[in-house]
Amino acid sequence: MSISSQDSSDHLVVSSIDADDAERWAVQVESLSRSFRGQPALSDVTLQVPRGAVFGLVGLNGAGKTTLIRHLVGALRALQGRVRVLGQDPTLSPERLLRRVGYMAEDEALPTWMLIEDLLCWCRSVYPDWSDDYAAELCDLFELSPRSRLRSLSRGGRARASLLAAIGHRPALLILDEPSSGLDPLARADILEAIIRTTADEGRTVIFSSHLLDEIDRVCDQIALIHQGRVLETIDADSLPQRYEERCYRANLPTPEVPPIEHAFGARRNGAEWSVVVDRQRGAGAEPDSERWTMMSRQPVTLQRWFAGRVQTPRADSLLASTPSPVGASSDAFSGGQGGIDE
Ligand SMILES: Nc1ncnc2c1ncn2[C@@H]1O[C@H](COP(=O)(O)OP(=O)(O)OP(=O)(O)O)[C@@H](O)[C@H]1O
Repeated sequence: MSISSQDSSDHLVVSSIDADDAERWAVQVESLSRSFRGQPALSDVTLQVPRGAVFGLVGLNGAGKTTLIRHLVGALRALQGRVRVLGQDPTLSPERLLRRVGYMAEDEALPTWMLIEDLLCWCRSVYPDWSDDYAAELCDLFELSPRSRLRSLSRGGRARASLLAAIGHRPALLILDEPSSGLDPLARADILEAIIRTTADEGRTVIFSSHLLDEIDRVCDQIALIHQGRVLETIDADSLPQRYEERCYRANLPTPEVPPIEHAFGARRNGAEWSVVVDRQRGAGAEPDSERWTMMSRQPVTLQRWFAGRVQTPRADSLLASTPSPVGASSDAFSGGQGGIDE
């Protein structure tokens, strides 16, 4: 990636970043690190989001997703590393950038004393490309009345208003930080996913952070898994089942050991049976000793299983190995603290 540093006196939108790169990538993050009070929240994060993609960010609570997003919208300055959004450093001339970006924050930041019509008026004044017709359409779709006061709306109603404010100017880049948290399942399926797909179909880019892996699975082209401030992996959603498979083995002899397979992770035990996720590219021929292990099944991995395996601590496998459970007992090695993850 060729992000080069920008002259501090240069406040132009076009930075010294390679013009082709800026055409190709909506977002480029290079070696971004961030700590709060000495505690790392992001460590050496590098990723690129292609223009026109729906890009999912997944990770456990506290993984660093919101901290990354706050760098993208210029709320945090990159102290270590570099960030470019639509070819621009988001902290230089942020008002110009934010006209082209729609952002729905995780925590509702709407001025609740406003009526919906006040909010629309405010958006119109901020976004030169704000479309009253489109906003009226969205109000109908979201069942929002212009005379409703934001304070009087349900949490889901405020989430819809927040989404309305984020998309009414048809931004080149839409960033949604856990937009589903206030929306009921129907609103998620009927409204949110439709908006995400429409945005991408129009060649615009969506970055979407969610704990709802089924939703990520349905809408995202690419997925980055962030864990403890690091990007563990970025993968095309379509290639996940080709790249990884879940294999189940039965232990033929009493053993506390995880099946020894290279390039496998995320071991889970259920009595004498073990399930592991295997990287098919790197561990294609890897099989454990057939005297000791019988393969019971192999199948393409699901997003949920890949995620759970990836965030499982290596310690979990060794803990399992040192505490054999009796036949028939179940022991799930997923000890990553899965708060909020649908599985
Ligand atoms: N302003 C801040 N001051 C201190 N610590 C912070 C601040 N912002 C984030 N952190 C810490 O940074 C880490 C990453 O938090 P972040 O909110 O980015 O995670 P997340 O992946 O968005 O989590 P969640 O899924 O729970 O929203 C956490 O340990 C959090 O406590």
